[in-house]
Amino acid sequence: MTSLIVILALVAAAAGLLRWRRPAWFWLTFGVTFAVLRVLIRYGSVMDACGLTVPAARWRLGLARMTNRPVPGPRAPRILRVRPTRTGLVLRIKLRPGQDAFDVTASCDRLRHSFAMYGVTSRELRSGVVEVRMTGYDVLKRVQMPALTDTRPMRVPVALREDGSVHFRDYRTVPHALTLGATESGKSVYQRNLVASLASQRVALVGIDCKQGVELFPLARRFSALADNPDSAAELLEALVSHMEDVYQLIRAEQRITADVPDAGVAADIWDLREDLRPIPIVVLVDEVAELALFATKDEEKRRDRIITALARLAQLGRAAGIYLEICGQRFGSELGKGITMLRAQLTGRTAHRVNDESSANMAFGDIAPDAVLAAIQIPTDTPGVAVTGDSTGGWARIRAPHTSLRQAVNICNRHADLTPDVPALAPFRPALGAPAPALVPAVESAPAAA
Ligand SMILES: Nc1ncnc2c1ncn2[C@@H]1O[C@H](COP(=O)(O)OP(=O)(O)OP(=O)(O)O)[C@@H](O)[C@H]1O
Repeated sequence: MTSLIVILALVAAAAGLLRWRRPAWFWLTFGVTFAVLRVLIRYGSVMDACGLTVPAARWRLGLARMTNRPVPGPRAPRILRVRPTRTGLVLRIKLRPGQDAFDVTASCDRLRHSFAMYGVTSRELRSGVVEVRMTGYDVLKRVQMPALTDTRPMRVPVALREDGSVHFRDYRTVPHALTLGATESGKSVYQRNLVASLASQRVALVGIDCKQGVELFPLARRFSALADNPDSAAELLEALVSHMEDVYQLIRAEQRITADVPDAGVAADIWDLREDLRPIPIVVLVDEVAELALFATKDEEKRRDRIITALARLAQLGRAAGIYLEICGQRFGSELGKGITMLRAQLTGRTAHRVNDESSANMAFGDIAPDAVLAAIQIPTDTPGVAVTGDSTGGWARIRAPHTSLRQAVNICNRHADLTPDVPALAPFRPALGAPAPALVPAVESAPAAA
């Protein structure tokens, strides 16, 4: 009883000392400082316990023997830099001779327990230098993006990674991407975040929303072209292909290759053109892609072939013309017919939200990062928005986009409506803006009213 009273008194004294009602930033700074100190104080012993030390160099042992000093102990990787972050800290360490980056990666779980952190990940920065990222709590539970991110043209933040870093969608390095996920897994919210992040950039947004336009049409003010059914999607994609051919002609005309033009002056894509000549880059967002590939009649089959051919041509040739594909769906495999796997092979960026079976995860990662397949099927149903993302380098990470409601995305798109460019080739598909059409009341009484 006495000890309980003493503990309560101590807690009360500490609370009074620290004045319990401090702002959130105070507790955040306090927590991060505490975590940094804990890691630095325990660094040597933890690295030793995790098998990440090497014996002292022979010359040190010899010197100690000659000078009659204590024998030097094992040596842990040298800390090059400690950077506290909002979610934990980042250590940059220099490996000792005989160690490799895989040793650190293999010990991440042990380091996590020893340093009492929520998550520890590592990656090799260059030969002998490894970055160890530690997070103090589950950053994917309630995603809060940092206020300032390194946004650049055609590179936008879309989600947070589990190591606390920001996940960017960089169209210049990964031009086309595929996002898969079961129903209610968070694909639309991910795509909404993408639109909201791109809205403030100099880019034309083109949308094909096979859910009758419910996801993308509310964002119409920031879209240069929209299609809500497979017929208009086929025409829109063909218009994009002819726009792409025009852009190629422009690049060709600007190359002006003669014997005396230096190499640096030869344009190979729109980014090499002078700014006043450069066509606007276009991001094409396709929601529920499988709807475009399904058919029941001969005519629908012809339309499907036109759509898949146009998409495959855009995926193959679009990058240089500044046309980038962002394809979203529940499944995207060979069962959707010919041309699908060829198209999928062109989609470098892969993101899989929760999937119901291994074959769906394989459609995203089977051909690029087999480890990620297991991670994708382990995503629990109660965390919509959590996804596994990878690219053709074989690396992957768990991410979650911030929860952006449709209203928030609409507000952002409306705010940037003046940035919506006119692309003459896509003029027939420009969404008509005006008073909303009266909602159709469904015949079935129990059905919900149209959105
Ligand atoms: N990042 C997120 N954080 C929190 N909740 C999320 C997140 N992403 C999605 N959700 C929630 O999960 C639910 C389903 O999301 P969403 O509509 O994006 O799924 P979907 O995969 O597009 O589903 P469907 O294929 O049926 O349209 C929504 O209620 C949404 O609020």
